Amino acid sequence: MEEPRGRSAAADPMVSFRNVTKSYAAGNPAVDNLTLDLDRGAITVFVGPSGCGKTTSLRMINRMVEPTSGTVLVDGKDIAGQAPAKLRRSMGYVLQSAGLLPHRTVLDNIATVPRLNGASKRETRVRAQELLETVGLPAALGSRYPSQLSGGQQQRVGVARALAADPPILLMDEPFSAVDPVVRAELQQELLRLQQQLAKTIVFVTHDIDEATLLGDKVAVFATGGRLAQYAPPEELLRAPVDDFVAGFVGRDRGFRSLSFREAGELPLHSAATATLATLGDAPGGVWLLIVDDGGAPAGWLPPGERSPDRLLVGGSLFTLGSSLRQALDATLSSPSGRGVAVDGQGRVAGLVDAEDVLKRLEAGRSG
Ligand SMILES: Nc1ncnc2c1ncn2[C@@H]1O[C@H](COP(=O)(O)OP(=O)(O)OP(=O)(O)O)[C@@H](O)[C@H]1O
Repeated sequence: MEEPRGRSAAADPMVSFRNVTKSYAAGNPAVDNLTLDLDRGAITVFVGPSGCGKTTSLRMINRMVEPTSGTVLVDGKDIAGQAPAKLRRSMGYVLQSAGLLPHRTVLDNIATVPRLNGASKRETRVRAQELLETVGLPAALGSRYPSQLSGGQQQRVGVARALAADPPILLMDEPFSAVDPVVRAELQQELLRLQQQLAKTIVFVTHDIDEATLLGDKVAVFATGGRLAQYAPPEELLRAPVDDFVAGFVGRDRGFRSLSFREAGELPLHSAATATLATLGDAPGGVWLLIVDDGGAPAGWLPPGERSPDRLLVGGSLFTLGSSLRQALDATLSSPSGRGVAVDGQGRVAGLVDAEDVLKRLEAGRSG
């Protein structure tokens, strides 16, 4: 049975740091006494300002960096006794610059690790073709060289290559930070979609708190000096930062951001005056009228006193029952009538939501 995201068995972590310290030179450690369990099948994000030890921590998982003291366990086993090359092949690794080999085609790049693991050429090419599709790239790109791809396409190939040997763990070090914001948003959504299918244990490094809260089932906030400041699911981080450093890092607008994580299930639903265009003549005149189609889906609003179909006001986002408080607030703010339209799972009008009620819920959440 599939575990819901973020609820993997905490008692059986995939990666554990036990009192891990790394000092490159005498003096300030890059990572200071890190103890942390990373959930199996979940995305854990390491976030924090530049130089706080995120990359160093990530690289201690595949022994690209050796701890000065402490233990790193993968799947319950101390990695200090494991051969680094073999360990690395059991983990996908995606870097900021996709790090593709320039003189090899896209397909050959993707096939690199499976070939090293001894898979046949034919087998790996078939798998590489499948992976191109998995990461949303057309098959025709397979015969191109990396320089003939856009930055976003190169990152997708980087992800495909990391997935090629089907490793249980993916290490991703600022994988999307070199592409423009639009492509970055696409890549983030793509990663979430992929993760729903693949349920890998992903460790993702970023210095962008928005990316961290979007992608992470849990987020580890590192502070300068390689100290772990807080480790929590995103909603908890936004709602209850443990200290001023974390509060400052997650930002002032965190209350609004945290709405995205709050379910709005208990919001009161107000009744709506509705009509179809065919029954418009029988509708009351002095109220905002919500026009619905024959299937009961919202089509637009008519202001009080306006009953001509030409005056239909369309637009405004919808609030799907059971979704977030943020979606409810967006629906109320974008609705021409001032009340947001709530729809059920089939897209039929279920009632109206009121901004006042959303704000009351928000206040209740703060004091609770
Ligand atoms: N190979 C190295 N030799 C010496 N010092 C290093 C080395 N790698 C990293 N450091 C130092 O260790 C500290 C942590 O670096 P690390 O790259 O882990 O931080 P980071 O949080 O990933 O930073 P960024 O977001 O800038 O990538 C920094 O002070 C850095 O200068």
